[in-house]
Amino acid sequence: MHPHIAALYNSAQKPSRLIIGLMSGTSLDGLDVALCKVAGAGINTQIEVLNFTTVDYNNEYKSKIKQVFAKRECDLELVTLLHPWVGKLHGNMVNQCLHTWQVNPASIDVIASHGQTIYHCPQSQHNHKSFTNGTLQIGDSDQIAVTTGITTIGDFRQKHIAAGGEGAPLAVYGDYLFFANPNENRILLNMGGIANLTFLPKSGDANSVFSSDIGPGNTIMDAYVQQNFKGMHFDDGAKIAKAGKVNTALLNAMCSNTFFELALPKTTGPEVFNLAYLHAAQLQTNTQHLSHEDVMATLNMFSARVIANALNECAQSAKECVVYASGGGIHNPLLMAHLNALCPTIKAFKKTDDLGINPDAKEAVLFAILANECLAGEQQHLNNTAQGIAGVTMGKVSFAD
Ligand SMILES: Nc1ncnc2c1ncn2[C@@H]1O[C@H](COP(=O)(O)OP(=O)(O)OP(=O)(O)O)[C@@H](O)[C@H]1O
Ligand SMILES: CC(=O)N[C@H]1[C@@H]2OC[C@@H](O2)[C@@H](O)[C@@H]1O[C@H](C)C(=O)O
Repeated sequence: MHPHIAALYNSAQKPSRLIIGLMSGTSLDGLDVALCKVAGAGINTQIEVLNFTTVDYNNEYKSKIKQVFAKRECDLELVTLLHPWVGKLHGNMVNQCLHTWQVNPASIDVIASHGQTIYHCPQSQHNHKSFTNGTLQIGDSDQIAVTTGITTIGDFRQKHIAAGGEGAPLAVYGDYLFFANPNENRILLNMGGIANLTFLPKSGDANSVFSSDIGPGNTIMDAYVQQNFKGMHFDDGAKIAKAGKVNTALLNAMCSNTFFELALPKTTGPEVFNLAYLHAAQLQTNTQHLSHEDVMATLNMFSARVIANALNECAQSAKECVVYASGGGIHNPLLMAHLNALCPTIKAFKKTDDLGINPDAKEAVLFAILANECLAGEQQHLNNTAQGIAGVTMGKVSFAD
C-alpha cells in the first residue's frame, strides 16, 4: 500500500482527527482558516474549533481575482496562472497560521480546501440546453499539499454537479450533521456575499431538509462601496446606509427578477447580483441620480427583503422556527434590524455561536466536515435529488509528494 493511502486509512480510523477547513468566499475579504478537532462521522460528528482566523487578502490578490471573477469573458492565460498561484498562496497562509498557533503540521490529518470560486452558473442562469450546471473554483489542492506537506482534500463542488446538483449550497450536509435538533425547527442563515439558508425541521425528516441560496447578502453593497468610496471594502457598521433613505421604486425594481420566482432550492452568485443589476434597475426607475447614501439604504433593504421573504417562506412550512445566523452580514446592524422587523413569523433570531460555532468560522468548519465525511463517513444520510441534495461523497485527494 502507498504510504499516503496507509496514512489516510489510519486517519480514518482514529477516534478524532485534526482537519483544517479553508473557505474563500465571494466577498474576497480573506481566507478563513479553521483548525478543527473532528470526532466520529455522519450524524455522530462532533466538532471542536481549536483555532480560527481570517487571513486578509492584500490588494494584489483582490485585483488579480477581480480580473476574472464572475466575468463571462476574461483572459484564459490569467485563469490558468491564477489556479496554481492561489493554491500556493493558500498553502503559505496555512503555514503562517500553523506557525502562529504553534501547531506542528505533522499533527494535521488533512486540509479541506474550498478554493476560490471564480464563476458559478446553474443551468437556470446560463440557459445553454446542451450544458449542465457549472461552477469553477481555482486554487489547486496539489499546490496546497506540496506547500504545506499536508494531504489536502479539495474541489468539493464538482461531485455535487456530477450527481445532478448545482454545486451549491453545500452547507446542507454540515448543517444537517451538526446542527439538526429534535427539539427545535431551525433555519441556518449565512449572509456572506450571497445569502443562503438551510432548513432543519425538528422531525429530522431528511426529505424535508433543504438548503438554498436566497439572493444577495453583501455582494452588491460591497461592490457599490468599492466603486464609490475609495479605499473602503464594505459599509462598516452600515454607517453609509443609515444616512440614506430607501427609494421604493428602485427597491421594487430590484426585487422583480426571475431568480426570485424560481422554486427553492436554487443557487446564484455575483454573476447575476452585481452593479450592472443595480444600474439596470436605476435606468428602469429613473433613479440614476440618487445620493450614494440613498442607494446604500436601498441596497441594504433589498438584501433584507429577499432574505426575509425566504425566511418567512420556510417558517410557513414549520411552526416556531429559530434562525441561527452566520457570515459577515451579522456585523451589519441595519441589515439585522431590518430582518428582525420583516420576519414576524420567526420565533427568535440567534447566531451560530449559540450553538458553539463562531459565525465567522462556520463555512470553513463546513468544509472540514465534508472532508471528514470523505475520509471517515460511512454512508450519506442525506439523499434527496428533488431538494438538490445528492447522496454522494465529495472532494478530491491531493498528496504532498
Ligand atoms: N462590521 C461590519 N459592518 C458591515 N458589514 C460587515 C462588517 N463586517 C463584515 N461585513 C460584511 O461581511 C462581508 C464578509 O462576509 P463573509 O466573510 O461571510 O463573506 P464570504 O465568506 O466571502 O461570502 P460567501 O462565502 O457567502 O461568498 C464583508 O464584505 C461585509 O460586507
Ligand atoms: C459557488 C459558490 O462558491 N457559492 C457559495 C457562495 O457563498 C454563499 C453561497 O454562494 C453558497 O452557495 C456557496 O457557499 C457555501 C459555503 C455553500 O456552498 O454552502
